[in-house]
Amino acid sequence: MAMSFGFLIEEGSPVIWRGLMVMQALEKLMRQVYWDDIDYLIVDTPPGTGDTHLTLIQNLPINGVVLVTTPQKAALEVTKRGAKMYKKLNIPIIGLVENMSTVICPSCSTNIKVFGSDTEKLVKDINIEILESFPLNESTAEACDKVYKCKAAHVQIDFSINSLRKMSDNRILNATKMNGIEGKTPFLIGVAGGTASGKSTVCKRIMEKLGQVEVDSKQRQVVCISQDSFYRELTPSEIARAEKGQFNFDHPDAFNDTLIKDTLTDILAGKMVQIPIYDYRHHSLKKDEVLTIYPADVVLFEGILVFYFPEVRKLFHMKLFVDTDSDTRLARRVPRDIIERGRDLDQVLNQYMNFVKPAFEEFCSPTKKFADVIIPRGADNHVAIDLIVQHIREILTNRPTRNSEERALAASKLLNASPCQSPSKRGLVGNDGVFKRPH
Ligand SMILES: Nc1ncnc2c1ncn2[C@@H]1O[C@H](COP(=O)(O)OP(=O)(O)O)[C@@H](O)[C@H]1O
Ligand SMILES: O=c1ccn([C@@H]2O[C@H](COP(=O)(O)O)[C@@H](O)[C@H]2O)c(=O)[nH]1
Repeated sequence: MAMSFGFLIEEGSPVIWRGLMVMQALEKLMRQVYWDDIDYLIVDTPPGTGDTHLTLIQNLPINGVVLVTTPQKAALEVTKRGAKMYKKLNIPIIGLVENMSTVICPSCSTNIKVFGSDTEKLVKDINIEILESFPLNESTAEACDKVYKCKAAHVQIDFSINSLRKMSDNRILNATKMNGIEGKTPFLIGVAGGTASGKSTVCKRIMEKLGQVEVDSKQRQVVCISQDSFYRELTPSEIARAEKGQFNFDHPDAFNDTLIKDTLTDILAGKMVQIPIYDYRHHSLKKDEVLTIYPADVVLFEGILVFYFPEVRKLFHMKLFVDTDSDTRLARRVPRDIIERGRDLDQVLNQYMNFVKPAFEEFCSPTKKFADVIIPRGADNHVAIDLIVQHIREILTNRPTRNSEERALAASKLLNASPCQSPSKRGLVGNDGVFKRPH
């Protein structure tokens, strides 16, 4: 498949765009083209180190970059600058393709180096290899000029397939690394807060803004898991008490914290996991039903006591606390429990006064101090959510360079920063749709 903005404009008409429009066009090409189930996505970029390259790096999981240059000094200079930029941003360079390396004399077949041999010096300097060298060839030039839409494409495809074959021997294309990041170790975000504070809604908004809701569960870059899946099995007498609203579901003992720790540890190891599904109406885990969580880049784990257990708490790379006032939470919980969880009003209020409120004060509220970022008003706090989404996008491109403390610091800096960002940053926030993970 091939797609270009050139296909969408009238033949011969110029494209007169400012940088921001180029970036919008790129967004459309990345997210609004039906790419089907492709093995490789090759993006042909302009030379240099401009907004186009940065937009791509910030928005796509990139296995690696192929540099293409002619051997002229000016072209090599631009290529060198590009190579340095990719290295700085941790994008692996697969290698370099040299075009017009030589000219073959049609009468005596002598191979003439018209532009010198500085390409070899460049690849040595930046420590990469030359993947292919193509002579300036009459038939290629002719194909490009005359029948570029079919024959040149044919030449290009031959070249690409040969190079891809070579590259597939190359460990960069086979690696799980994206933008130089180990793709299978997710960034784990804990989301705590009182009952009905809006934890699930905040996670949902984050997923929506990252375009993850519509994505098939196997392909999601960001997934969300609820701590409620880890309520422990109750004994028959505990179930009887629960049915009368007399069981304390807000106490840490109600959870299987060992299973939480083991599951999150497996997730961090890049494994696929299966988690139980909780049935609030029957206060029990659904029999013979589990939810499969496929490896993702970012995992959100939300629940009232996700920061309570020290062994679990230390697994998070970033901790968010949704801080919504108690009256609002109670006003939300009452209809939710009656409509969605099959309770009656008395039961909800008794449970709230006897267990939910005291347990919140004793076990949940004190964990706010562990949070890196506190989100007042939950999902209504669009600024905080946009900043978190922006931070997650940065994580997707910058993971290897940061440890957990630096990330937390970056997150809090981000939330203290002015929401006014550079146009390119502003363009990133709120963009729907994220590319499929190629592994
Ligand atoms: N900002 C909000 N405005 C109005 N209703 C909300 C808001 N956030 C959450 N809710 C509603 O409150 C209830 C509890 O929200 P939820 O996100 O499930 O909280 P939690 O996951 O913290 O228990 C849900 O019915 C949800 O639709
Ligand atoms: O069987 C159950 C299990 C849990 N609860 C209540 O649920 C909340 C936690 O879920 P949130 O979505 O964070 O509100 C907790 O306060 C428990 O009291 C329940 O009532 N019955």
